[in-house]
Amino acid sequence: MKCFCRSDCRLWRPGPVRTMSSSDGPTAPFTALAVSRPAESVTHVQLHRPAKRNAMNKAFWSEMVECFQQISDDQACRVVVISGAGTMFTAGIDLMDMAADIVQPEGDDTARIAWNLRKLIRRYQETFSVLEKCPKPVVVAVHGACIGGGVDLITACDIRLCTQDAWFQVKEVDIGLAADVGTLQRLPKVIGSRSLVNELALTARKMYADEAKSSGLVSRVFPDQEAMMAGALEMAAEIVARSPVAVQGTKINLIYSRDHGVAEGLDYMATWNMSMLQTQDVMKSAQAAMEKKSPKETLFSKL
Ligand SMILES: CCC/C=C/C=C/C(=O)SCCNC(=O)CCNC(=O)[C@H](O)C(C)(C)COP(=O)(O)OP(=O)(O)OC[C@H]1O[C@@H](n2cnc3c(N)ncnc32)[C@H](O)[C@@H]1OP(=O)(O)O
Repeated sequence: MKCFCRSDCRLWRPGPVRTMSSSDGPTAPFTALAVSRPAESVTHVQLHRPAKRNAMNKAFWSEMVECFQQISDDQACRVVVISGAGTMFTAGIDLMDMAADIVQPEGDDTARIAWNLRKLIRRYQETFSVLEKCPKPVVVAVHGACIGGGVDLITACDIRLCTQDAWFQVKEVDIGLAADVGTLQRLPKVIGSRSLVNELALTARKMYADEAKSSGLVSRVFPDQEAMMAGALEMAAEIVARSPVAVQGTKINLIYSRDHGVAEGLDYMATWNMSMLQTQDVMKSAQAAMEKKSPKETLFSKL
């Protein structure tokens, strides 16, 4: 199977799910995810149930949280790439594995059932909120279908790429649900047109790659998966080359500004940088720029 980046890399290739040593990133024995380190400081998290079209089963919902909590604390990781194994990105929630939780929630009476259901939904929401809480940028690479929970997932990522054959579907209304794990909150902040968001969420119509690009859901469309993964890793290398203090501060402040007014955002930024401007990375980066060196030639301490 082809490698999507440098010849000396250790990129994941389709095969059995691997667990990694601590220097390679998250270590849990994941069953729904495959985690690898394809290049220095890059963690690749792959949705890995190809025979089930990467449908999001119970294991998936908790493994994502565990995986991204580990990545957040992993100084050897500066950027994450997410992709899907097999013929598509994901078929969304696993309708077989998850049905009991949603359709027959536990509890002795209405209040207790409702209470338990609320806790459950909050827990499922965390599965994608961890992507935003992770200070390392998350690039998601979508090929084929991205259905239901897949849209919840990608809207919590920082950069979205797709292949020409990709399509996106806010499918929840088709299965009698109002999407409840992020799409309705984040998609309107990703796509400029409120009307388009409403149309997609209310009709569950498929949106194909060209419209995803023109509407701003993705920033780049690649001819195929191989080109997309090479592009994702190139982009990851650009991010890795920059100061982690600058990169992580940028992600955190971009998300803060999305959720707050300009004045509050500026205030938060000033408070942020009153510490972070004191980093040695500013002097190192400025010196490299003066010497017309590429950021790739500058070494930054781990963060
Ligand atoms: C509180 C939590 C909130 C979260 C909410 C999230 C909601 C959602 O995600 S709504 C969307 C739910 N998903 C769907 O409705 C998609 C259903 N699947 C399909 O339409 C097709 O399978 C698909 C177009 C994705 C792929 O078609 P293809 O012909 O390529 O494959 P199939 O032969 O249909 O499927 C292959 C095997 O995968 C299993 N599978 C596919 N999707 C799911 C799924 N969502 N859940 C469980 N299993 C799925 C399918 O049963 C086949 O398995 P097997 O028969 O054992 O080979």
